[in-house]
Amino acid sequence: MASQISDKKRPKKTKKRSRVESVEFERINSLNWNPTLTEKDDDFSFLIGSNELEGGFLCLEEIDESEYNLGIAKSTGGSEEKGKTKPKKQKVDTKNEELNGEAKGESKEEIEEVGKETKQKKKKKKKKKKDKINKDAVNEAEGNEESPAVTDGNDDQEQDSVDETEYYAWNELRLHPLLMKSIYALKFKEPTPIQKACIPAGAHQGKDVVGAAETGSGKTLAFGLPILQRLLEEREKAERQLPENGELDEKVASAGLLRALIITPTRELALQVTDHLKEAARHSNFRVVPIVGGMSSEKQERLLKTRPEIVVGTPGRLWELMSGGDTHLVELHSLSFFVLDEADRMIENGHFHELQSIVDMLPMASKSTDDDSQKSQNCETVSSVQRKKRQTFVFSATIALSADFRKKLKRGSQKSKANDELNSIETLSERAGMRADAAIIDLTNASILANKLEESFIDCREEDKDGYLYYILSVHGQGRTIVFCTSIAALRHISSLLRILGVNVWTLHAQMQQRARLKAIDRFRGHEHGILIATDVAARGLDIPGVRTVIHYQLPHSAEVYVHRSGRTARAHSDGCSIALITPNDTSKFAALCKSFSKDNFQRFPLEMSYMPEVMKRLSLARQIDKISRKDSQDKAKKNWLERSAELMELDLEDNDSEEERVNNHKRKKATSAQLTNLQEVILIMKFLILISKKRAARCTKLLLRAGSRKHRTT
Ligand SMILES: Nc1ncnc2c1ncn2[C@@H]1O[C@H](COP(=O)(O)OP(=O)(O)OP(=O)(O)O)[C@@H](O)[C@H]1O
Repeated sequence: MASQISDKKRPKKTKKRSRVESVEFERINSLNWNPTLTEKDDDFSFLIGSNELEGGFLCLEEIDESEYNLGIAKSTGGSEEKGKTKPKKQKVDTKNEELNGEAKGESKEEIEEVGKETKQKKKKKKKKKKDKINKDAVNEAEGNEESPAVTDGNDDQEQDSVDETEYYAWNELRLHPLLMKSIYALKFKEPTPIQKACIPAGAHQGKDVVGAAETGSGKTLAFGLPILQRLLEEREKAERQLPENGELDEKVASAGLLRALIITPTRELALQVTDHLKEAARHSNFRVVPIVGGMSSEKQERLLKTRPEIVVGTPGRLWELMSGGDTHLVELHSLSFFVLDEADRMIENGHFHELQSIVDMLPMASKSTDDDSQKSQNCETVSSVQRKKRQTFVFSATIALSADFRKKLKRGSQKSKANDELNSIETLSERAGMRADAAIIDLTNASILANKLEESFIDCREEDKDGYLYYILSVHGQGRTIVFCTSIAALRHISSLLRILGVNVWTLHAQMQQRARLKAIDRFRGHEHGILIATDVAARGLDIPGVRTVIHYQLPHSAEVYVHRSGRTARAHSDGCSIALITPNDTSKFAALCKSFSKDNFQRFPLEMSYMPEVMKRLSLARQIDKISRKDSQDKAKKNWLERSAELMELDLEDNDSEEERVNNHKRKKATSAQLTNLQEVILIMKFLILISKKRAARCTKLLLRAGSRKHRTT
């Protein structure tokens, strides 16, 4: 569908061929991994930085939970006039456009600095698409109550003109003008195919939806927009039905019942979905709150006291608060939308039981009588619209529903199979009250991986892997890059080597504290050329714009994880490249991978081999430094352990070393430290001498992309 739409926008065939070629050339050139630096630029300067983010060592206070805090919504009555269906030019608010996580974690000064730049650019009327951080972002970073989680819709001072006709592809979806206002601000010119398919079913037909589409295809708004659309319609309907004395209007607007519960498998994803929905809801006054583990329960309870309409959470913390009797979360009679995002992941270890308990708390259609709902004091002001049947949305990139279940949903059979005959997603969907006429929208058959993803591999020996990784990061590593490992040990190994080599990397793995994980993501998101070394904790759902390269340092254990990892790049309408490092040990795994996608179009990643000797030399030095540092820290750890154990047992440690031994030890230490300094100096000098010409290396990348675009043209 997307291709049909974009076809309309393509230049007419009558245009000269040279124009088409230059567009293609521009596309290739616009990719971040093409060199924009001149040769006199320092190849590595942007990569040098601190190692402050090594997992788990980050100060707890560094993550500001107020980033996710919310002010209580100001009631505007939501009575903004509906727009006319005919497109016309009008001014809309873009002040808050593209507000994303980039501002988080930055200092106020940094944010204000960027804010100034943005204003200057606006003055010059450059319509470049780039990340903007603005005044609201400052508020959010400071945790002000006026944070843009909800706005009063009066922020019209700074306006850019928006040509509505550019957004004509949204017309048929008949979204509320307040939602369209957010879409203009986000500059989403057209709905993605999954949005196009899900919005009519979810928003206008009130159906349950099972949605599956490739990674990065816009699934969050595919369920988010229907929820917001229906909430807005309900609110307007309720307002029309109420007497016009003003008081009741306010009650309806601030009735504060839980209307939508969205469950995601990971904390990061919950926060990301929250941000995304906040952006879509920014003109509608609905409150969206994340409830996730790893943050203070008390703070989250306080957030729930603001009675948000939409809660996005992970099963563990949600269940903890629900079973603890949190009043907002247990008043589920008012729930109109229940969403399972990344449903397949949900059923993996550790989530299923809590999720099942939550699902079992949902009132079933037969139980949710008026009597039940009247038990709640909060229901007094709620119109009957809020007791309508709940809609269930189940979304995933790789959903696998049995043919039987699909048939059953299609047939509308009320007869349920024994639960143990159903696979778990089906069990959950059924238990959650998925209705028989659910719309099944499965766009995964055509391609599970993004269309614009170029998949490539490098054949290498195990011992050369680090060298190739370093080569890719330093020569081709423009734009953001994520390097995936299957083990934390490998992650630590390569992050340590790369840091010695002056490459600034952030790490993300399951053993890190939640705050450190979020901080790493924020920092990575905030750096145009950031490098994140991650385990599969980051494989799913992580949505960071501008990730141009995904490197599989170690192949994942399943094709599904490969799909999710690679899906971190080529998101929405962007290009991206995935590179798998394949050693002889990986060949059978790799063959299976190729087979499962019936893909023989994995391309060999083009390398400029003449640079490898230099790369390997530096790597060998880095390995020596790493070895010495490790030995040093192991010795220190051993000594500390001995001292601690002696202290515990109240023993005195005897210093048996003779004077001569002590002197020798001291000399050894001094020599080691001098050796380390020397090696580090050599590595620094080599950094400036290394003759890696980005231009030549980039030619290789161009070849890969050209081959890729030829492939797209022929398919
Ligand atoms: N209509 C649109 N046009 C352009 N970009 C969009 C559109 N809808 C969503 N996006 C952007 O696309 C990116 C991916 O969206 P989203 O995270 O919802 O994908 P997803 O399908 O849930 O991915 P995953 O399966 O990996 O979680 C986001 O950055 C989002 O802002």
